[in-house]
Amino acid sequence: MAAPHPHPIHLRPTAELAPRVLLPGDPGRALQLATLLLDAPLMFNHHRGLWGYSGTASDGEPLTIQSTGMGGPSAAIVVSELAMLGAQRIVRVGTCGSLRADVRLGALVVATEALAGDGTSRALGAGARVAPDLDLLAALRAGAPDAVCGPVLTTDVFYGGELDAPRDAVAVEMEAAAIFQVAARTGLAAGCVLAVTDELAGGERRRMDDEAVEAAGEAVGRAGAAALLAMARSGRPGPTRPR
Ligand SMILES: O=P(O)(O)O[C@H]1O[C@H](CO)[C@@H](O)[C@H]1O
Ligand SMILES: O=c1cc[nH]c(=O)[nH]1
Repeated sequence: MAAPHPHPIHLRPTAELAPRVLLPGDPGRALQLATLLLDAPLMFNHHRGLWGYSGTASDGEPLTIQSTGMGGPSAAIVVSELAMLGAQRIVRVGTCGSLRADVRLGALVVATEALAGDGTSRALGAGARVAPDLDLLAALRAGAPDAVCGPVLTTDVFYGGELDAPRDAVAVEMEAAAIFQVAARTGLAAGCVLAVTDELAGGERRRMDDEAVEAAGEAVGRAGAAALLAMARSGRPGPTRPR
């Protein structure tokens, strides 16, 4: 029987990892945000097309931006390996579909919890709802006062299938529950802020054009970075979860 692998198998770091990490799903958004938010970005990972970048944020401290790919299985691998490599705080900066008629295209959504409609978080022991780190949640709320705050449904399916959304779900996406659950298991502090790129409440999908998706990606990336920078200023040591 082979011994446990001592190094991450899927992330192959080619630069230093910062203790704080932004996690877009889309590798293209990782590049976009690295260009916007980092001085002197270096490629952190390109293995498996999971582009990641490390550089210096506006507070002079390191920040890594690492894509998770789409869906819980890929996101869980990336977060597990970031934990092995020494990450401490992570914020998913993603896109989502709004489930509420009053939450329109371009709105930001801060996840107060992830509703575990996915297989990955459940396979890793999640119950119906998975909590983020409470200090990161507070920092995300403070940094994005216009954001809608509420539960976000994580699902495995983008096309087809019936969405079995609890009544309080604000939006749907595909990684938050797995990210929160892996973070809870590995001692990371995790948060999640999303931009609404699709309206689903009417039963039909209404999606932004690509230019608007890029602008939404910038907005959500800036909100996530602001929270991580605020946490660094606060000097808070570690993860805080509900008991
Ligand atoms: O834009 P990202 O962060 O990838 O997030 C959302 O977009 C993808 C589906 O289009 C899924 O990954 C979903 O969670
Ligand atoms: O409808 C959507 C939009 C973005 N991401 C999703 O998972 N679903």
